[in-house]
Amino acid sequence: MVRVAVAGATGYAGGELLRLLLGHSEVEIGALTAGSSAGQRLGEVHPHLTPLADRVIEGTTVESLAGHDVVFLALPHGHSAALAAQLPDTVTVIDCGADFRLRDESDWTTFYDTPYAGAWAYGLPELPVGGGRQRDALVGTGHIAVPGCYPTAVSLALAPGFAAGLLDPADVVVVAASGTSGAGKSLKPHLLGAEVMGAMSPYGVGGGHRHTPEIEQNLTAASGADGSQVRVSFTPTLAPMPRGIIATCTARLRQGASGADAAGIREAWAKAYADEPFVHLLPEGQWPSTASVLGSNCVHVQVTFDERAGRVIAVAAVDNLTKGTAGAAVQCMNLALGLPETTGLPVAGVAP
Ligand SMILES: NC(=O)C1=CN([C@@H]2O[C@H](COP(=O)(O)OP(=O)(O)OC[C@H]3O[C@@H](n4cnc5c(N)ncnc54)[C@H](OP(=O)(O)O)[C@@H]3O)[C@@H](O)[C@H]2O)C=CC1
Ligand SMILES: CC(=O)N[C@@H](CCC(=O)OP(=O)(O)O)C(=O)O
Repeated sequence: MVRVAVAGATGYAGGELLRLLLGHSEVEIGALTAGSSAGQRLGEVHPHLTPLADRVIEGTTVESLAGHDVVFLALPHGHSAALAAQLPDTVTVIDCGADFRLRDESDWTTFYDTPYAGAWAYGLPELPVGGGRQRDALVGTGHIAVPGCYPTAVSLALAPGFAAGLLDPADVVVVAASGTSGAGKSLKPHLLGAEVMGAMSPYGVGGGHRHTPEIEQNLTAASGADGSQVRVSFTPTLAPMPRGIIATCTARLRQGASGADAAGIREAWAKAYADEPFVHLLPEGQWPSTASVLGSNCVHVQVTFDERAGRVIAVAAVDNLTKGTAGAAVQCMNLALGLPETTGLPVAGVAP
């Protein structure tokens, strides 16, 4: 059995990790750690995790985390580097935070307010890179950075078009809506209950959202060696629902690209995801909905060509806490340890 610890067990991402790990046949759940809730029973914080209700939360220290095969870090940004540096090399560390996602230090400095920690293997297995998939970089690796939830949805929506050389890297526009759990459990000014209920509102408008460079990094990687740097205009929106992201992404066709018609576009997306267990291109005419991926590790994708506007429109839906964080983290653990990639991961959602 693989012995795992979860740091940040009382948070939304930590809770979802534990829900999935409880159903994982190869895992034994070890230490559960957090910050101010140390000493409480997990059942006081996550009553839905019935089998773990009596487990006591420990403080997050190197001592409490060492001695496990795998440590999941589901802590606020900026906490991972110091902890990871002190853990023995024998521990596989999977970070749900942003600390090790960006390869470009100046992007980090521009979008985050903590010192740059470096870059780990990026945990989006399905991303097409250099003629292969990002999963190749995850097999057997000891340190993995789990993607942000918006970058997962947006990158998987658009990557096939960049991998096939169909899309203009300078003309990409994304508007995505997220459920409120994306912001974590602590109170945030834009998340006051009375304002959030019954309203949708954009935030981080004008190119300032920290997921912008992460999306650009992924789509540039998908474009391959001949592709230019992809630039994205990204606007996130808060939606009055607990979970789910729907990303509506549009891009102009690249001038002179071969296969740049409705049939060629569909073929590129179908080919990209034909063998992916968690990414489903929906039948033509059916559009993704957050409700259909609730609690599942699946991403639903659809693509079409708006001929009048000359733009490709790709839409993806994910559960921000499952494929958007915890499901991806478990998928990465499976790859890192050489277990079947799909072990312990739900492919069916919860409906209605
Ligand atoms: N929510 C989401 O959809 C996504 C989240 N993530 C990432 O996952 C990580 C966790 O996010 P999320 O679960 O939403 O956040 P939450 O705010 O819900 O949870 C944060 C967790 O970290 C613990 N914590 C806070 N401060 C400290 C500290 N100083 N020392 C030790 N533990 C501490 C909290 O413990 P306590 O209860 O004691 O305060 C809690 O367990 C973040 O890095 C986030 O970026 C990634 C993708 C999507
Ligand atoms: C609704 C909401 O506030 N969402 C978060 C993103 C959640 C996520 O994926 O983010 P991490 O990069 O923190 O892992 C945000 O916009 O910052």
